[in-house]
Parts: sequence; C-alpha cells; structure tokens
Amino acid sequence: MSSHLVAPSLLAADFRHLDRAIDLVNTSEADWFHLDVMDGRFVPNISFGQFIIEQIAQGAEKYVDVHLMIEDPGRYIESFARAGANGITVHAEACTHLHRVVQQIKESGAKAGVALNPHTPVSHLENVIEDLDTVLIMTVNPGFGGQKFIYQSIPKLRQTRDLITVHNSRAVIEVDGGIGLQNAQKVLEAGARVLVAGSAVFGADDPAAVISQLKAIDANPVAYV
Ligand SMILES: O=C(CO)[C@@H](O)[C@H](O)COP(=O)(O)O
Repeated sequence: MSSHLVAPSLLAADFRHLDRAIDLVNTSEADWFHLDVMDGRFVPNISFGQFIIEQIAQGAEKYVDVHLMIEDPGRYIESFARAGANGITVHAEACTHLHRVVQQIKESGAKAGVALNPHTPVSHLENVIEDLDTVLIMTVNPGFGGQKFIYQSIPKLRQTRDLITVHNSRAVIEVDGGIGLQNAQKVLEAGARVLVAGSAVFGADDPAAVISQLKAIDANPVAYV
C-alpha cells in the first residue's frame, strides 16, 4: 500500500462538467479533493469561493482540502469550514497574525495547514509548526495551474522535513504546482507526503490512470518520527 496521498486539484477540471470531476476523484485511487480559492489580490487570479466548495463537498466522498490564496484569510475560516472543508490551508505571507489564524482553523474543527510561496523561507514556520497538520510547499508561484515546477523546491522540502522532525510535529508535507509523473518520485523522496496535481491529472486522456500511476510510485519513504 502506498504511503503517500494524491490530491487532484479541481482548478484544472472542466467546470462545465464538475460532476464528472467529482466522480473521478470519488471513484479513482485519489485520496483528497484539492480546492484552490483565489481572490485576485493575494494572487492575480480569481477562482471560486464557499458556494462552489459547498457544492463540491456535498458530492465528495473523500477529504476536502481547501487552499486559501487570499489576503487576510482569518475573515473566512469559519465560513469555509461550514462549507465542508476538512482541511484549511492559509498562506504565511497573507497573515499578519499567523498563529491566531492557525488557532482559528483548529477551533473551526478543520485540520490546519500553512502554505509557503517559493521565496518564503521554511524558518517562517518555526513558531507554529507544532500546531500544524499540513505544510504546503508551493513549487510554483501561486495563482495559476499548468506552470513549470521550480527545482529549488527540492532542498526546501528537505528543510521542511527537518523542521518537522526537530519539533516533533505531526505535520505532513504537501507539494503543489507542476507536479506530475516526471517529478513525483523526487519530491516524495525529499519529504513530500501529499501530491497535489492539477493539469497532470485533468489534462490527461485517462485521469484515473495518472492518479493510479502517481499512487504507485515507489519512493523511498521518509521516516517521520
Ligand atoms: O495552487 C495552485 C496554483 O496556484 C495549484 O493547486 C494548481 O492548481 C496546481 O496545478 P498544476 O500546476 O498541477 O497544473
């Protein structure tokens, strides 16, 4: 059985047939739904909000992972939890009071995650890592699907893994951006545990087969202590 998780990012799905994308995730070997919320301020793009997430969550038979790429996300934690998010990830760069927002997520009943943009050092997590369930390492600059994986992310994954180990945190590392069959093994070996994949899955002729191939990757798993 595979020790890592696959989370298709619905941003790359065909929204004219959202029901098909939901069925695909439900019936494939995928583990999580990954839903990207963009506000046109923190990132240049605008995607969708609580209303669409609620619709997806009603059809989802798996964990719903919500990635908030929005300014001042503390304003909306409660409403995304109510919409059906099982996990909520906020960006460290978008929070003046990151510690407070992490506590808000925990109080909402959702699992708590913090994301880091490619330029943000892992040290930004030092004082919250013990409270986190996930750390999302952006492997592209956020805002758009279909971008090229940034290779400098590999050492950053190792640094994140080390920080988690030093603090004896339960957090697992999620990687997001340009992830596909060409680099999945490398990121898993560097410490990633959750593979978020948008275009690699929904841009494929057979998305379920790609999900199975991602699940089947036999990486030398990192021992979490
Ligand atoms: O958060 C984001 C983009 O900002 C991602 O979740 C993308 O949706 C991943 O898409 P691909 O890079 O896999 O196409």
